[in-house]
Amino acid sequence: YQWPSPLIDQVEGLLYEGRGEGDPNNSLIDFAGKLAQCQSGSLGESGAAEWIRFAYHDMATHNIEDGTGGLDNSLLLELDRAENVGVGMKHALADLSHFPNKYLSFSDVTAVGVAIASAQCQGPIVPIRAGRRDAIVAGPPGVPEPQQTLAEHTESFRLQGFTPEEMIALTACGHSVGGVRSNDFPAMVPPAPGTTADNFILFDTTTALDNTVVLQYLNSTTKNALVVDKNVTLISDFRIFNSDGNVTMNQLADPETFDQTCSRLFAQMINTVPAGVTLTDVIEPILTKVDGVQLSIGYDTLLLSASLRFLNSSDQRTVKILWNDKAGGCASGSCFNWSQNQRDVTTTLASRLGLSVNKYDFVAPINATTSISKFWFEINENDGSPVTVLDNEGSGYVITQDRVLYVPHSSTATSTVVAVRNDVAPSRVFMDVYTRGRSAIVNQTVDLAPSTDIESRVGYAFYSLTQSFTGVEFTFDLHSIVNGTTYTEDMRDTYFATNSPDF
Ligand code: HEM
Repeated sequence: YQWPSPLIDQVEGLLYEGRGEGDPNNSLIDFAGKLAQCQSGSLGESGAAEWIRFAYHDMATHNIEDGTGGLDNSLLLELDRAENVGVGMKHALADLSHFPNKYLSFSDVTAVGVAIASAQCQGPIVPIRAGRRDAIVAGPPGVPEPQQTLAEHTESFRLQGFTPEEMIALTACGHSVGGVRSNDFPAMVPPAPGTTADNFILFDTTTALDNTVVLQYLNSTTKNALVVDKNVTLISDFRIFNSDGNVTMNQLADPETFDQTCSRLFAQMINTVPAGVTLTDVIEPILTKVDGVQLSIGYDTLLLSASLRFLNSSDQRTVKILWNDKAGGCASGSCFNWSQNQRDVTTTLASRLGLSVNKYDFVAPINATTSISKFWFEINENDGSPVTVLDNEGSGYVITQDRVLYVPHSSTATSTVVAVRNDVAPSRVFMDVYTRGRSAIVNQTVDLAPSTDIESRVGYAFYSLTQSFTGVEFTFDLHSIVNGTTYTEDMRDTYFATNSPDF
């Protein structure tokens, strides 16, 4: 692992790092924070259940015989099918769609969502791999529906890659959270008494992703509509759960077996991908990770923002950032700075792994003339142990160019400001934008024009754009063409935009 590794960095970040950090304005982009309460709605709706069902319906059309389908985001193109009915699908889509970007596919976000959902609901830890690719056309139908026969379900799960016992267990794991809605299945769940409002029958009496659904099925106290509904055509859980004479359900009555089985089968579910897609190794928490790197412009210097993240916290640790100028030394005589603050960004998943994830933030002034070529860190635990150098195995974190820079503190969600070195005028300054809509990812290229209201300073002229893209935030690659050479800032994120000119 080297800094930076965009795909791994991002998936790892969604798993182990919160992004809300207590700021309500960030709640839309705080992935784990969206499921802060496992069960949240007034009817007992569970965002976690919605995310898990969403993932299952996406993968359930996999066909092991020809290698098509799997967790590939084709669900986005199949939501109008009866087999994918449900307001929960729309909720999950709205939740998840803020997170894909140039490196992170929608289907990777969906996969991580299963791990977060399980962790937030006291369920098992689900290992995550990355590298899924999003389908651009719908696949054939085939998600199991309640009115189908046991034979049809067994064949459907076989095509998905599951044995008859795994069909029982995975269905029990999925149906340990959430329930059945009257709006979606009016034949099974009547509207709330005296109204036409949505009604909800939960699969079991606990919010947790635990084996209560199994125990209540075995001791006949279950209210699971897919077990006890009067219309026996629709009681598919009943047919599935007892299809092996309750052998599997009895095994799942042991909480540890339930957890281990659900962890394994959830992982198999999200790692079922179309033939030809290769997933990464399991993404483990990264010991020390650099994040939020942004070279930008201050009043009379460049400013380097970055944070260094640890998996354990310490009251006495001090962290220093050091850099080389463009010539490879330190001509200005001062090329280091201390961290400004430390913040706790631990997710539930991370804390369940015993981690205390925290970030040290830096905003270091950099001489604009001598600039910067790379940076690294020194860590002093102040406990008598030697100072450690974190330098990416010698190469440091390389800053590849300073010709075109995003200026987040002058930018907002609706306007982007960038700075361009003004020793040579660029022939073009433009962005390749990647916006996240609810149903589609939009790529477009837009040009920026010289700013009429920000004066040049420290050797940079300013360019700006008032944008009309939708979405809470978007990402973009920023380019300038100077004397025929293109300089690029890779994947900037409007998450950085603070609109705080008095930084
Ligand atoms: C034969 C197999 C299955 C059938 C017929 C089936 C059917 C259903 C039905 C009818 C609902 C109610 C949905 C609604 O009211 O919107 C539901 C909910 C749910 N299903 Fe399944 N299911 C099956 C297997 C699975 C599997 C394998 C998983 C995941 C591992 C899963 C996960 C869920 C979850 C989490 C919910 C709750 C959703 C919510 O509360 O919003 N299901 N299922």
